[in-house]
Amino acid sequence: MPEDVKRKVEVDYTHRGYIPMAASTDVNSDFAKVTKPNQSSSFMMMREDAVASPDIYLSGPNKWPELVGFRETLERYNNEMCVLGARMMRIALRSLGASEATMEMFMPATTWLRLLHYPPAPAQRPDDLYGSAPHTDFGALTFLATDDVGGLRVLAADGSWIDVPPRADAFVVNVGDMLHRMSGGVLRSTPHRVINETGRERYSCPFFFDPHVSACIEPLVGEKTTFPPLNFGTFLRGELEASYEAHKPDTI
Ligand SMILES: O=C(O)CCC(=O)C(=O)O
Ligand SMILES: [Fe+2]
Repeated sequence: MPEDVKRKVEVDYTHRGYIPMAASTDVNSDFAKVTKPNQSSSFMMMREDAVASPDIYLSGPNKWPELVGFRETLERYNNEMCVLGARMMRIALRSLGASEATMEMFMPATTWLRLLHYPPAPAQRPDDLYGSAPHTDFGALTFLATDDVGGLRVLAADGSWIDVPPRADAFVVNVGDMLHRMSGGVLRSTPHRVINETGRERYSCPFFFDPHVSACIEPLVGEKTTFPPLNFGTFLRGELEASYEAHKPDTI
């Protein structure tokens, strides 16, 4: 699809639509000094709300490109992933000894379905030029489907980056920062990054299942002092404003 057609549905403060190449820089990364923007372009679908309500951060309708069957296909995949996300979240919460009522934090959930394209990295790649710079996911659970190109690595406890070989029959499941906090640090939010050094185009499709923006995030059981209560919406706003031009207060 030509760039100018994609730009008709370019991402705005509701974070839905086309995210052009190099539109985000992970300046908040705790794992690397990141100055260069992520070398990817993508399409973002979030929860479908009738309107963008000023009282609910990141609410709004999705933005659809003029492409026959695109919306229907994504909506079908998204519906299935919302069901899977809720099931896995319930299991995670149960494993932490949290009450059933904790699930209310995810009603409705903040969901993000992203279709990502990473072009091949240049042959002379600067050390700090990433497809996706070292980061942790900021929500609760991520379900990542990728093609067979590879390039995803996770940070091991000893500081080395371990390759995550692609598998056609499985999702890579990541714990995000909010589930890390809710679990009191028992479930770790794993740092990861993408460098596409294969010379091939790489495609991936993460689905993020996160709390509602109004949720207060704190350890669900045990000692709470290490992770003071945090409002998910406020946290998200800080992250997105820091990383995306479309979220800077003077752009909105
Ligand atoms: O493309 C990938 O394999 C990872 C993407 C990712 O980490 C993210 O979107 O948060
Ligand atoms: Fe990620």
